[in-house]
Amino acid sequence: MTEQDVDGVDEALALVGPPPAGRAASHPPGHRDTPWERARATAARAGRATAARTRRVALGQAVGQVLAAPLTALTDLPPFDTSAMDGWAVAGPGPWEIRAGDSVLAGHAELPALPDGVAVRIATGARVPAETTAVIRSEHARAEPGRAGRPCADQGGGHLHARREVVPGQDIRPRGQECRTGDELVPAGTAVTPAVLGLAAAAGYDELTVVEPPRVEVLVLGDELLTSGVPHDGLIRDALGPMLGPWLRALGAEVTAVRRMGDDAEALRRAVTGSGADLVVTTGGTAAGPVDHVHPVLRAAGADLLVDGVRVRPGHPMLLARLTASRHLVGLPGNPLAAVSGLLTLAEPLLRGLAGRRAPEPYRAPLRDAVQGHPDDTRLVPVVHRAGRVVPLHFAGPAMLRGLAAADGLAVVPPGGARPGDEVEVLDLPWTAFAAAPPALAPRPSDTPASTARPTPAQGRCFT
Ligand SMILES: Nc1nc2c(c(=O)[nH]1)N[C@H]1C(S)=C(S)[C@@H](COP(=O)(O)OP(=O)(O)OC[C@H]3O[C@@H](n4cnc5c(N)ncnc54)[C@H](O)[C@@H]3O)O[C@H]1N2
Ligand code: MOO
Repeated sequence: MTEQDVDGVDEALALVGPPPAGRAASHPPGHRDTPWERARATAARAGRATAARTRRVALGQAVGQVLAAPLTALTDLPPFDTSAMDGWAVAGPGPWEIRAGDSVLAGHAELPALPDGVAVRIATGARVPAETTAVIRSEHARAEPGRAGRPCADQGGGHLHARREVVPGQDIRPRGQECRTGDELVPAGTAVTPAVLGLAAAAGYDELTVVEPPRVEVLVLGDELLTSGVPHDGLIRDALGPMLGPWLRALGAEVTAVRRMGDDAEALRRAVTGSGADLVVTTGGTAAGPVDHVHPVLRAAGADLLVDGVRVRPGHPMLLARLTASRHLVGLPGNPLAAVSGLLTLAEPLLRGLAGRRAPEPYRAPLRDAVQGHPDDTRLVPVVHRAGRVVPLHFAGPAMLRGLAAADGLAVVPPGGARPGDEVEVLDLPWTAFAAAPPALAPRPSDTPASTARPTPAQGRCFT
């Protein structure tokens, strides 16, 4: 690192030398140094191609999991014509004769059809009697007592007068307004949020079919790693063990173990081949140093290298291997920010596929400051969102976590770099709230009533 290079940029931009002798020859051509976008697509495809395990769980247990099947309505919603307001159900033109004693409450059995010229008291959420023309809110009606001595008009007959024009259908939520039985409410791959739970309950579900979270085992390699205390005598703290477990969980994985392995090729081979996890994540040992055992172990295990090196900085030695038809291994480089780069480039799309989750809509944001680029490789740079732009952070070298710890996401800087104002893709960190409105919730043109259409109370612009 140069004296000026406190951010680690020189190191992040370092060009790769020729591949170490003997390694390139052992892999088929075309696998090495995959472009960043293609590496992500390969990982996502590998995840999707692996059959997911599913299970049925009670609604209360489903939050945070992923729907294995579309949520289709088991009922019309509302299931019956419903009053949207407390007031009066009326039939035909007014004034209406108030039917003594009758009043319709939510949850009660259906009343007989309302004869023309009659009004009955009705509560919000109550089933509207057949032949009802409209519901009039209490504050928009005047009840005239029928006989002297009766305290309340609605208890003793009398007549109801509307204080304003009554539009047929007003304040009635028609059966099926939100959905019909069998309509798809949300697709498979949707994460079960509290809102999805509420919708599922409303639509008649007691249980949901969800994808079992993929099981992930983390193997932290390196004899130089301490698990406690301050670095000393050439030893450093393991920064990845504490970080990867919760990060992988945030990506929807069930982390079965985080094991510290040292630099022992045979122990690594046994751990990799003996693991029952859907995904083994290793850290360190991906390069070609004397104790970098990941490649030789994968060769010995007969693994198929789907991605072996990615044109991204930091993290270019990252790899993805298929161990068996249903088990994969992601090799993260040892430098901590390089490991995060590998996590987002390979592990995140793979896990998304394994967990049956849909890909988030990619989004771009303008850069506030210029970012120096690598001539050939993509760069992932920690950024924060500020006033609609993203600001690159300092201390973003491959071995540094200081920038990342303050970041909202990683900006994807194309080869050659980016200037202030250039729009770059941003990968949110799992704990960052959406900075941009999720496009899936933005209204589509077909959702918006045409400006020429006259809204009526029962359709179009609906406030009830
Ligand atoms: N001759 C070359 N050497 C290296 C190249 C290269 O292209 N040619 N690439 C460099 C890059 S870039 C990276 S990244 C690393 C990747 O190396 P490994 O994956 O083999 O990782 P290690 O050598 O085991 O460790 C690298 C570095 O990271 C520290 N480390 C490892 N694990 C942890 C941990 N759990 N917590 C904190 N720090 C960790 C380790 O002590 C090393 O300092 O290779 C370069 N070399
Ligand atoms: O710089 Mo390395 O790129 O740490 O992966």
